[in-house]
This record gives sequence, structure tokens and C-alpha cells, in this order.
Amino acid sequence: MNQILLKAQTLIEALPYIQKFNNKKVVVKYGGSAMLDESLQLNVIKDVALLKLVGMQPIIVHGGGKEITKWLGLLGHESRFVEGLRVTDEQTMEVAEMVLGKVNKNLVQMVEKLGVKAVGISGKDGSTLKVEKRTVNGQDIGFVGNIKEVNADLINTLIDNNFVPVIAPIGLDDNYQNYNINADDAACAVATAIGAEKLVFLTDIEGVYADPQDKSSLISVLTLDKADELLDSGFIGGGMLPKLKNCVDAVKNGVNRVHILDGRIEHCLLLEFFTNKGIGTAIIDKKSMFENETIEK
Ligand SMILES: Nc1ncnc2c1ncn2[C@@H]1O[C@H](COP(=O)(O)OP(=O)(O)O)[C@@H](O)[C@H]1O
Ligand SMILES: CC(=O)N[C@@H](CCC(=O)OP(=O)(O)O)C(=O)O
Repeated sequence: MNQILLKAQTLIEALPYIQKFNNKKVVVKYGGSAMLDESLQLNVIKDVALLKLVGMQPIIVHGGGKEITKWLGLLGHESRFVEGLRVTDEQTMEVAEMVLGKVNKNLVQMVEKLGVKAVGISGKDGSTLKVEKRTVNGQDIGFVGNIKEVNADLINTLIDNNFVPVIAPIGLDDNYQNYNINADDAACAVATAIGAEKLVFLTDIEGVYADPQDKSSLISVLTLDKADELLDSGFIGGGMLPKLKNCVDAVKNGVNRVHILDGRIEHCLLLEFFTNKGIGTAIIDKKSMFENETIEK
């Protein structure tokens, strides 16, 4: 087939997905190494702009853990994690909020540059993310928040007024104390609260492996029962553990499509949203939803 026909075919392949997701809210969790490379960042933001321009309602929830670690290091402050969560003392909290604020406004700037309206907020704005102090097995890990409530009013107002909300994972407790929140938790809570159709985690690995030492063990479709088995198998470690738990929670709480994608792949969002095969790992309620119908990808 000649090149021009091939391009036309690719565009036509996107048609049912554009229809299916028209006006639907889709949450993109953007974090990890995929954020460090500037040209990759621009590709991700271009994809988000395109989702918006073809009629979807994208919301970005971002991380920036590696940037926080870098800036803490420059200040001579070592980073420590417990079960993937940053131990957050007062100084760490201050640096985390500054760095996430900068990451937030950079993302807004990139979206705006592409002619799409965006507003950057943190969970403090409009009391969007209300938290309580989180501990791990009784261990005090400082100002780390567990989300207990999402007030979606501000997010919905922004969406209704045609803005792409860009959300940083900082929240307040009942005493208006600042807390640092794991960005995967924030994305999952936001997606659930706004009734998102789809939640996509962009990370720095191809997807979920049944065994991370064996690259041929990539799982493309993971049902909830299999995900529970896998979480108990001991083969899910590091940051993938809270991520996969969040995926399971999101599906259980009504988000129809939850995906873990490799943010290092150029235009990974377009490939996932608009092609029949999709990429990465999809976490779904029942396997049958994927059988027979490519549209149910
Ligand atoms: N079974 C597994 N499949 C995939 N990744 C895994 C697995 N077990 C551990 N991991 C690790 O989880 C990491 C992704 O989590 P994390 O670093 O927190 O991502 P992000 O910073 O994008 O939120 C991968 O880079 C990988 O090293
Ligand atoms: C409590 C906690 O761990 N907060 C995270 C918030 C940023 C984040 O989650 O960033 P990534 O998604 O890029 O990892 C942190 O301080 O690193």
C-alpha cells in the first residue's frame, strides 16, 4: 500500500475511538523518567492537546519524583522511601511543593503553546484533595497524605470552561497542613471522583511483567482476579506495587479502562487511544470485554 493510503487508513482506524470517547473524561498520570526528556515531554503534551481537540476531556495529574530527588540532593538532603512513598519532613515538603509547582506550570506552558487552554492547580486549590496523615505499618513517614476526599467542583468548572486541568499532588488536611501525595494515588482518586472513562499511567517501563526478569512475560490484558494473584506473587515490586494497586482500585470504583503505558515511546497516548491493538498493559474487570470486539480494546 502506498504511503498516503496508509496514512488515510491510520486516520480512519481512529474514527470509532474518537466517537467512543467524544466528550468523555480521560485522566493521564504523567510521571517517572518519561518526564525527564524534553522532546518526549513535548510529544506527550502534543498527544494530550490532540485528545482535547478531537473532543475528549483530558485531565493531567503529574508527578515529578525524580525532579524532587534531584533538587533535594542539590540541597544536600538525601531522599528516603518507604514502600514507594517519600519520607517527607518539613524541608522535604517545602522542596516538593516548589518543584511540583514548577513542573505544573511548565506543563501548562507547553499545553498553552499548542493553542489549547490549560490551568495548573494543586490539590490545595478549591480543597480539591483533602487528606489525612498516612503511616506505613504504624511507621511515621512525615507529611505524606492519604486522600480521603476529592472535591471535584474546581476540576469540573475548568473542564466545563474548556480548560485542560493540570493537577499537582499536594493536599491539605482538616487543619490546613500541607501534605505530599503519591501522584498515582492522586490520579486514581481524581479519575474515580470525576467518573473518568479512562485512566492512563505513563511510566518508564513497557507495562506489567509477570516476571520483571523475563521481558517476554509482558502482560497486555490483566483481569482483576489475575491482578490480585500477581500482587501476591512477589513479582511486583518497587513503584509498580502501589501503581497496580491503584489500577485495581480505579477499575473496582468504576473507571472502565485503566492502562499502564511506556511513556518513553513516542506518541504512546495516540497509539493506545487510536489504534486497534493498543500498547502496554490494560487492567480490566472481565477478560470477555476484550474478546470479539476490537472497539472494546
Ligand atoms: N513486575 C513488574 N513489572 C513492571 N515493572 C516493575 C515490576 N516490578 C517492579 N517494577 C518496577 O516498577 C517501576 C515503575 O514504577 P515507578 O518507578 O514508581 O514509576 P513512575 O515513577 O512512572 O510512577 C519500573 O520501572 C520497574 O522497575
Ligand atoms: C508521597 C510521595 O512519594 N510523593 C511523591 C510525589 C511525586 C510523585 O509521585 O512523582 P512520580 O509519579 O514521578 O513518582 C514524591 O515525593 O516523589
